[in-house]
Amino acid sequence: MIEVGIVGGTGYTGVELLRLLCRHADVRIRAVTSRSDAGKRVDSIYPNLRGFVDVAFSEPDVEVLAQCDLVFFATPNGTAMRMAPELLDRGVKVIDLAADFRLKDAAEWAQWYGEPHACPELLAEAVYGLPEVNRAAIRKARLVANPGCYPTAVQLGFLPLLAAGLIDGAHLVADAKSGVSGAGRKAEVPMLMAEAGESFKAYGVAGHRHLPEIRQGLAEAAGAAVGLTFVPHLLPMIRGIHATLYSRLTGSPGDLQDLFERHYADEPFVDVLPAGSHPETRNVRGANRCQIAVHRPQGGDTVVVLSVIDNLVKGAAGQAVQNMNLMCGLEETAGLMLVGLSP
Ligand SMILES: NC(=O)C1=CN([C@@H]2O[C@H](COP(=O)(O)OP(=O)(O)OC[C@H]3O[C@@H](n4cnc5c(N)ncnc54)[C@H](OP(=O)(O)O)[C@@H]3O)[C@@H](O)[C@H]2O)C=CC1
Ligand SMILES: CC(=O)N[C@@H](CCC(=O)OP(=O)(O)O)C(=O)O
Repeated sequence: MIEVGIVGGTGYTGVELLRLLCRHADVRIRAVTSRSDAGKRVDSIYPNLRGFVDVAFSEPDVEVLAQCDLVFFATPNGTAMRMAPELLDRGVKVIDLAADFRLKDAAEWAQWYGEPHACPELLAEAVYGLPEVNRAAIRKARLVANPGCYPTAVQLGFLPLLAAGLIDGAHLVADAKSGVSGAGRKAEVPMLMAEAGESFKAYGVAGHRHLPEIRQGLAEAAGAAVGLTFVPHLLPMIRGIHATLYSRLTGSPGDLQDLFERHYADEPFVDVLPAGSHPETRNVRGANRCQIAVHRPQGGDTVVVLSVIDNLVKGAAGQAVQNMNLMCGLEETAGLMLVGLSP
């Protein structure tokens, strides 16, 4: 049995971790933290977990967390980097769902996250937890940086094309849309139903903090720096990300459908849809799955890739459980063979 702790168990990704882990045959949930709800039973805040999770929220105490085999941080950026070093020293594996360990360059991290990194010495060791790229390294890792939600959808869509050297990496465009749960559970006026409902807008056009993360991953796949325009949008729905990705072919590409199908043939959580498909966010709701379709409109030199995920599952908690399975020598798919909800 793997004993796990969750720091930030009242947030949306924290409760999604609880939903997945409480039915995982190899896991015991030992500690779940919340500073504001410490002392309350988890199922008193989330009644959907009644009969499945029998613990109370506690304060985030390193002494308690150090008794776990693995700790998930489902906390705001800048939290895990203050606790992870001590947990790692005490032999605990760490998966951070936030961005503290995603960027390799501490100066770039400080630029985008607005404070100096608290433990830059760990950035080289941290493994970027996108299993479709880094599976072997994740298996050996003690510190995994779980990717952001937009970066998961965007990278999985562009990777086959960049790895095959078929597109102009200097001019990539990612037009991405997220549901409001992407912003977390904290109260914020722009996320009120009366503000976000029946409306649709872009944000972060000048520069979103996922830009350097996506660029870093795509550059690794391309073997050279990439140029990316990334524009996120807020959709009036709760879960889901839809990324529409545009790139320019540099030569004769052959059969793109076949390329994508072969690239992801052995991936349990990436589903390349039949030619001509238009993936929908609702078909991956609740599932640890990315559905992808590749198009070449009018046979021209622009490739359009459509990529959808549930931001809370393949974009956060599900991917974190996938990483935990790999780090702990379990079957990668354990606890994750979830079918999306319909409708
Ligand atoms: N929502 C999403 O779709 C995705 C989110 N992420 C990332 O995952 C992380 C969590 O996101 P999300 O669940 O949406 O966030 P929420 O705002 O919903 O929840 C944050 C949680 O962290 C706890 N917390 C806040 N500050 C601290 C602190 N200083 N120390 C310890 N615990 C703290 C909160 O509880 P309390 O204050 O009571 O302690 C709460 O349980 C974020 O970094 C987010 O960017 C990544 C991918 C997707
Ligand atoms: C809709 C919405 O607000 N989405 C969030 C993405 C949150 C996220 O998952 O990003 P990190 O894990 O990198 O913090 C945003 O754009 O900030």
